[in-house]
Amino acid sequence: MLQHPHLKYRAATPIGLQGRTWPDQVIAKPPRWLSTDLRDGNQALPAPMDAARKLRLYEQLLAIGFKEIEVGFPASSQIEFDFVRWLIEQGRIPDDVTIQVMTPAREDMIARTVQALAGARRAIVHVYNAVAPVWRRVVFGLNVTQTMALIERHIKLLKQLTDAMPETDWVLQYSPETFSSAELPVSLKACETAIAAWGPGREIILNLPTTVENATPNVFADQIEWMKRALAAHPNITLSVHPHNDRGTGTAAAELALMAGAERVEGCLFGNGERTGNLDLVNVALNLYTQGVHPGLDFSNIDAIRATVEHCNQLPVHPRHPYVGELVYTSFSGTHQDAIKKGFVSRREGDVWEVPYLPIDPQDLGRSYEAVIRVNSQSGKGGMAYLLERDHGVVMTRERQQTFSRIVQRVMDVQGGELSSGDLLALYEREFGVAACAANDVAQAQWAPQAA
Ligand SMILES: CC(=O)SCCNC(=O)CCNC(=O)[C@H](O)C(C)(C)COP(=O)(O)OP(=O)(O)OC[C@H]1O[C@@H](n2cnc3c(N)ncnc32)[C@H](O)[C@@H]1OP(=O)(O)O
Ligand SMILES: CC(C)C(=O)C(=O)O
Repeated sequence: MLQHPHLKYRAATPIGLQGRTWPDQVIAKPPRWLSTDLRDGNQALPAPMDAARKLRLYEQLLAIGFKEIEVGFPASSQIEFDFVRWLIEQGRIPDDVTIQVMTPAREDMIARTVQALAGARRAIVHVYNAVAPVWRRVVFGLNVTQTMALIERHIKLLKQLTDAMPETDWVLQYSPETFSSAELPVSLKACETAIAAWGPGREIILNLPTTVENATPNVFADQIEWMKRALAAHPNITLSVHPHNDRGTGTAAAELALMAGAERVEGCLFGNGERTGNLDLVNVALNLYTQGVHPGLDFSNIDAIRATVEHCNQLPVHPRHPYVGELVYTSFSGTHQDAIKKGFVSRREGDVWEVPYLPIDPQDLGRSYEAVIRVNSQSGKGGMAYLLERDHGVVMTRERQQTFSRIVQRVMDVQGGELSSGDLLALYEREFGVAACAANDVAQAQWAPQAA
């Protein structure tokens, strides 16, 4: 690493928004959700989904309750084109669900995209082009005026093509790509150009991405509030955000953006997507839920959803991933276990959820309490007592708990790893029931764990 990174990397410029209101806002209702698992998620996979995997994930998204789903990039490949055709021709789009597809601002691709959507009841066509300085200079070789001309020409073409197909209710989504690293007046001009070319008064979603996250989330919130104010005079606009997670702050960026006035968020289940991923929609939805706001999405069986996503993406979900990871409701450490045990004991039917160290009731997501406490060398008496009582009906005095805890500690110090609840019972019986041996001898004993 460099001793002087400022010679190579530039800090993001703060917005300095005057009178910002977002810090005092509370998110009291869910946004409109757009799943881009089948597009942005898919384009980032080592092995993009075949039709069968796409269909399985699409059905899972419907079952969760998504009403807007970006189903692909039909001009990119035959699989993508055919998938969209198949959904439409086979009547697989419920009446309350709208599909969205993406196209770059290229004439041939816009035409092919519209062709893919023929016969849809309602469709969102998502047009994007980059507007940030580096992309203008390095990727497109266009100045700002030429960039605006590119937007105008392609959206007018889209309007012309879709006007000829009035049986579909067409919505334009325009994304000034790399919004987060573009000058705000340029992004605004790009959005206003898109609005004018599409036709004022027609439904349009302006989707503002942190294509590559490059600043702390408060900067993004300022950018969103700035745009919200600047676009206030335009009717029929939905302000949407599309965070990525390069700095690990995609969720924070989305939440602050909602506080700043965004009405819709795009992302993927469990944060799949380009590089470090798209915004994790499950994370934002369940964060809302733990604040007492129903997200309008159903994750009652989160493990089954994870299995589907892992199958379709052919990528694992990390054991520590928020809300869904295998270990996120498990505590090994003694003082945490003690507090959780006391939390469960003190709970009464109908109480507000207040179990220490558990921000959500695992049962609400279809998880059991089975794995909440697991024992290793970091555990204490409270956790062991909890497992023996819950699984085997063994109730210990406080003194017995202290003695047994020391025994377990010694075994774990010698053996390492973890003791299952069955192992714990066998050890307990050996010590106190079957053939008790002195606590001090245990470290030397050849303790053989039973199979879990
Ligand atoms: C931020 C995002 O996620 S945007 C979505 C990106 N998704 C994908 O790229 C997945 C699907 N993509 C594809 O299948 C292909 O890239 C295609 C079919 C779109 C294009 O393929 P190709 O014609 O071979 O071009 P290629 O992939 O090399 O892309 C680069 C070209 O696209 C241009 N381009 C990039 N973005 C855009 C855009 N939004 N609008 C118009 N042109 C664009 C580049 O300037 C470059 O043009 P040049 O060749 O004249 O220099
Ligand atoms: C919204 C589109 C252009 C996108 O995928 C991105 O910017 O990350």
